[in-house]
Formats: sequence, C-alpha cells, structure tokens
Amino acid sequence: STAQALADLVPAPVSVQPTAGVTHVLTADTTIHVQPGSPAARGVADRLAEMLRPPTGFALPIADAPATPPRAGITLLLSGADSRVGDQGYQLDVTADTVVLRARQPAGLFAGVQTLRQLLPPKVESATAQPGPWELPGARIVDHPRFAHRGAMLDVARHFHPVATVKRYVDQLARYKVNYLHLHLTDDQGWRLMIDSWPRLATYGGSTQVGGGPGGYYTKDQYREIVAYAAARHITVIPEVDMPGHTNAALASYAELNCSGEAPPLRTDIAVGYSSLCVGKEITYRFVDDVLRELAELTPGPYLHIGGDEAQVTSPADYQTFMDRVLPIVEKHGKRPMGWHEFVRTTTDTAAVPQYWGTTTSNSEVADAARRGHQVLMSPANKAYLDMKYNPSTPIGLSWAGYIEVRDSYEWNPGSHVSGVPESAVRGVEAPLWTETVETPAHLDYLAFPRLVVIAELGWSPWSTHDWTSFRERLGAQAPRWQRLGLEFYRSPQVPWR
Ligand SMILES: CC1=[NH+][C@H]2[C@@H](O1)O[C@H](CO)[C@@H](O)[C@@H]2O
Repeated sequence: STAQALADLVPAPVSVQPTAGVTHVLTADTTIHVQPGSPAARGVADRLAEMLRPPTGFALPIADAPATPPRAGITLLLSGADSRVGDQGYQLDVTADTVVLRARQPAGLFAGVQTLRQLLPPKVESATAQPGPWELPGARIVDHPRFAHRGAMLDVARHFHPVATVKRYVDQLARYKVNYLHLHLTDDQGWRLMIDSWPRLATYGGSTQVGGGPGGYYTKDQYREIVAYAAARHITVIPEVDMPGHTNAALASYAELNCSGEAPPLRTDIAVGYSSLCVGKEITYRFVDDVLRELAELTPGPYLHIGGDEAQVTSPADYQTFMDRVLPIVEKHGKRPMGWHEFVRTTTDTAAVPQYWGTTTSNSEVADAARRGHQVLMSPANKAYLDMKYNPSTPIGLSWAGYIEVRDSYEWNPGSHVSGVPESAVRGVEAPLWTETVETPAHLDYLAFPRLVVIAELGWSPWSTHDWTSFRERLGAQAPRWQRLGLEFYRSPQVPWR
C-alpha cells in the first residue's frame, strides 16, 4: 500500500504523520510550482522533473509558484517550513490535491525530493515510461538531519575511476541525503588530478594503478565537471592530497622532491607506510603550495583534506615540522584543513577537522582534540570502512579492520562511539571506500550497498529511531529500487530483501 512507503523511508525521518485514507495521484496534468526568484530552488525543481518525467511519461512543466496558497500539483517553497527543519531539513505535506515541500534552504528542498522519490513505487526508478497509477500517501513529514556532515569517500588513487563512475556514485549518494563526497585523489600508486605547475604528477604519476593497469587522471575540466555535478545534488566535494606519507606517485614523478634526489619507481602493490615527502627541503613547501593553490581554485567547498595518515617513515619531529608549514598553506588558500585523525596532534587550530579511522572506542588524541573544541568526523574502520569484506567468503575487499556484515555497520552510535567525544563534538560520519580491490562499478556497488545506506541512516536519523529489527525491514524494502537501478548490491542474509 502507499502508506507502507511511509514506514519504509531510509533514512528514517524525524516525524511522519500519515493522513489515513488520503492519496495524492500524479497525473499528466500535474505541474511543478517552484518558489520564484531562487535559481537554486529552480534547480531542485529541475532535478525533480528529471526524476519523474522518464518513468511517468508526464510533461510535468515547471512554473513559478503563485503567491496564493499552493495550487493543485507539486509546490516547492522556501518559506513556511516548521522552524525545526534548520538549513538541511524540510517539511512535506501530501494531500489529495497538493504536494507541498517547504524548506528554509534549497538543500532542504533537495532532501525532501529524495523522500518524495521513496514515497512513489519502485517503478519510479525506471528509465522508461511505466503504467500508473502514481500514488503518494497523504502525510505530513517534518525532517532534519542529526549530523550536519554525512559523507562518502571514494579512493580514485589505488584504482582510477572515470568521471562517469563518480557521477553514478553521486546519484546514489544523493538518494540517501549524503551531502559530502571526499575524493582520495593521490596516493602511492597514483596521482589523479592534473596540476599545471607540476604536470608529471598526473601524466607520469597517474600512469598506472594497483595491479599495473593504465591508471588515469582527471583533467581540471573533468574535476570541475564532478564538482558541478555533485553541487547540483547538494553534495560538497572534499578533495584529498595525502601527505607527507602515501606520496610515492609524486616522489616517482619528480626526483627533486626526494631527500636522496632520486625518484623511486612507480608502485602497483598495496603496501603502506614506506613513503614521505622530504621535510627538510624547501622545494617540498613550494610543491605543497602550488598543489594546494591549484586545488583550492578548483574547490568551491570549504575543506581541503591533507591526509596525514601512516607517515611511518616520517619522524615525529619531522611530521610536526611538516604540519606546522603545511596547515597554514591550507588556510592561506582560504580553506579549512581536514585530515586522518593523527594529524590533529600537531595543531591547536580548532578549525582543523580530524577524521577518526581507528578501530577502538578510546583514542586520547581524538578525545584531547574534542576537549580543545575540534569537531570530529567519524569513520571508524571496523564500522564504516566500505572496503572491508562482509565475511571471509566476500570475493573482494580487505579485512585488516575485521569483517563488517550489515548489522556490524549499523550497531554503533556516532554520538558516543569514542570516549571523551560527546555528540556536540561530532561533525558527522563518513563511509570511506578504499579501492585496492575495487576495479569496476559492480565492485563499488557490491561493497557500498547496503552499508553506505547504513552509514547515511546513522548520519541523518534521530538516535531514537535506531533499532536493527525495524531498520533491516526498511533496508530490505530498498531492494526493488536497487534492482531497477541495476545496482549490484550484496544480498546479505541478515536482511529480509523484498
Ligand atoms: C586512513 C587509512 N589509511 C590506510 C587505512 O586507512 O586503510 C585503508 C584500507 O582499508 C588504506 O587504503 C589506507 O591507505
């Protein structure tokens, strides 16, 4: 029944009040009315129309919303929403004659459109016209996220993934109200973005990948295309240039970057912890400044991620020296630094965001940072790493942080996971997908679905809705949609797939 759709929503909304016996039917006459004078709101109307026109075959024209109360059809407004919705939430009212989506910001309207999508039957995911009826259950939904930051990371360095694959992932992230995409652009095995002042980083440093394949890299225009595509879906890109470790591709590309003056060979294995920029050489900081300047120019979002993980051949003193030089460069280029959590020991600038990737529930560096006022991004490797195998027979993925079945990725509370890091010090969550073993979109689907959706729920929904017995039912109800989308998801035995 259409009312069942209200119970199946993922992420679970804050409040859902069904209106018994009321159904709204979209027809060939349905018009999408949108708040006048807001190009961003109009953009959301465009996304909504793009979503609904193919499966319904309806024209769904877009018109300015009249000043008077909403007419028949769908209306998107940037006024009148329940004050609880904040900057990212929305209020959705479905009656027999009208579907009214209200928010205070366009991002909220976009989030509401994803809910609207799930209130329609799974055939809405078809690329070709399907028979009706196109029914929506009568209801009032008031919704807003628990955490402001709900992210996904894609490692395009170990295996290069072309623009089309990244866009396809962005489409999937948007469905579940994810609002940040962290791109791990550089590592030992590859440099994936053209930097004009150091062109060999991409042309040579991007010429291979794990396993020895051809690798690849994004031109600046391709990177701009990814950023724009994500922005149109209210997803902010956070680019990562990992340093001082995980830098073999850069060191192999320019001999002068090496303390020895000699360039090491390109690497196609998956070892970590053997590379470091040369902290004692001035050219290192010109390199970092050039790279971060060009990267900042391409990045409208407020963050640059400087990695900082596993700098095992950088002495602690050199690591401190390096960060003392590099963090101000990030700020100089107008951005806030983010990094894997170990970097936070080097700075007291609370604008810096530590990304927790540990496997324990206590970490003194992160607890100290939280106490100092840093906001922590939660990516515990034994809960949120999508590259971990589900179980010993999973054909791809790693297992250093343990096996993560679907329920394992669900059974933790980001707001209290690390002792000494209260909910008020948690920015949100991110699900990293490292790609040592991920070569194709099907590999990506298999590891990301369903656990990406689990992390998206943990980032958005109130803790009061946290209950595996009900969540597994809602997760199972997503299967018909994923099948129509051609998503090669993992059919976990823990989930009652519809
Ligand atoms: C922050 C971090 N550094 C390591 C670690 O996570 O594990 C990943 C694989 O799970 C690996 O690819 C990455 O280089």
